[in-house]
Amino acid sequence: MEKLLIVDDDKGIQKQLKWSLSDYDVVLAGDRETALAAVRRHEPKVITLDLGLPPDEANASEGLAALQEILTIAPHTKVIVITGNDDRTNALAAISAGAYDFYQKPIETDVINVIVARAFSVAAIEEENRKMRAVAGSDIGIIGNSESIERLRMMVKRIAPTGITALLLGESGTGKEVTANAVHLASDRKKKPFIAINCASIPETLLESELFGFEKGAFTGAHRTTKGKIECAEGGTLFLDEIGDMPYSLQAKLLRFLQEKSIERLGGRQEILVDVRVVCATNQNLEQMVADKTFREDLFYRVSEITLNIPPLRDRDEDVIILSQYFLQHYAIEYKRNVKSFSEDALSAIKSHKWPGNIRELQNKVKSSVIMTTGTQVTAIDLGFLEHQDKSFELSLNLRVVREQAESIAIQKAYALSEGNMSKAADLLGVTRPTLYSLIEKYELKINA
Ligand SMILES: Nc1ncnc2c1ncn2[C@@H]1O[C@H](COP(=O)(O)OP(=O)(O)OP(=O)(O)O)[C@@H](O)[C@H]1O
Repeated sequence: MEKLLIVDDDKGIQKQLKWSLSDYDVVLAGDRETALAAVRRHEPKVITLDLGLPPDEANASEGLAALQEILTIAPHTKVIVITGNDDRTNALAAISAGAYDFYQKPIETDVINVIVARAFSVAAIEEENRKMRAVAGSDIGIIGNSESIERLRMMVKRIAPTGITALLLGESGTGKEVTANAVHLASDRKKKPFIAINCASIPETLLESELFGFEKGAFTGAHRTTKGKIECAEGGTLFLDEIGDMPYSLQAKLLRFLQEKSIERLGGRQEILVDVRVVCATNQNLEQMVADKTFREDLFYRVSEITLNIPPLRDRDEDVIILSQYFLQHYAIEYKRNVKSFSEDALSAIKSHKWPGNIRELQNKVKSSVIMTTGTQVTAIDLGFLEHQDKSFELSLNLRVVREQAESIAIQKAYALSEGNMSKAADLLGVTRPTLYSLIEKYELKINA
């Protein structure tokens, strides 16, 4: 039941309103102070407020003061001001002070119910919109509302226009590339390319040509002159992921590029001027690598003009729900599924799960659940939180029951993992497609097969 605060000093009216608005969990207050305490304690989304409160029952000064204070501590609350039937002036003063609506006595049950219900639904829509705006995280794509992510977003926005070389530190899957891209999007380079290259995933021998490009005939197989990633990022941003894996032999060349803003293609003699902003990332201890002489000190200082730490997901619980909601919307659009939200049990399972630092586990779970669910809501089972299965599964000693339930879970899991592809799911389960269909029918699984 929704909490509704009724502020009125007249016990008779309190009673009448409470009775009329019996669909709500009503909290009563008779004066400004009690009303404010109730707002803090119960956080009602809707309040009815009589303007004639003690000690100024005959006028509206106390009611208007209460309105102002309520909106200061809870600005999104919908306050419906209740006035005497000839008190339009104060009603309008209350509206211009931020009240949502006004209602003139006498109380009519039908009418007040319509007004209050509409206030709750406007409050819910506005809340949803606020959440969506937070999910959109911003124009720069870093989702999250934890303090550390807010700080990261703020730093990204500050450094983006400066051209300073940032070093992003964080475990795998914590959002280093997302952050590098945010630096790009928040800069005036955003209309030019953002190019990411993972120094660890490209063999040492290829990395140089990949970055700097090559001239025709530079080596066997160099049939035509080819631009490297640096040139391709002209005007934009180059993200060098796993910079700690940059071979020592290439580090001097990279440093020259960073200092001189010019490059030479492999086999080339000509200096090519480039205008590229560089963002680097690593999860290695570069300072230790400098001490061990596996990373050049001059390069280290050049790439780490500013360092941004990206905290692992396990240290920012507040972001888990908002990221889940973001992924749900994202994959619902990508896979054209009419999935709108998480069920209550899904939300509590997400909240209580121990997430690792890497965001990908959360992302994959939400992705497969969006594909998996048959309704508009993702449930805990869709997310693969099997402990939310029917309790009889844990308790049953009947082997047939145990086997059937295990089979039905395995089918749902395979279906999720294969992203709804029945042939793949059948392969994973080691059965034929017709067998899979008959098992789905047998267990009455809600799968869009
Ligand atoms: N703050 C965030 N907002 C939205 N999506 C995020 C965020 N952080 C991470 N992700 C998502 O999580 C996944 C991993 O993020 P990303 O690739 O940026 O991490 P990474 O630290 O660069 O990983 P790796 O070290 O493995 O390269 C991506 O799919 C990304 O979209």
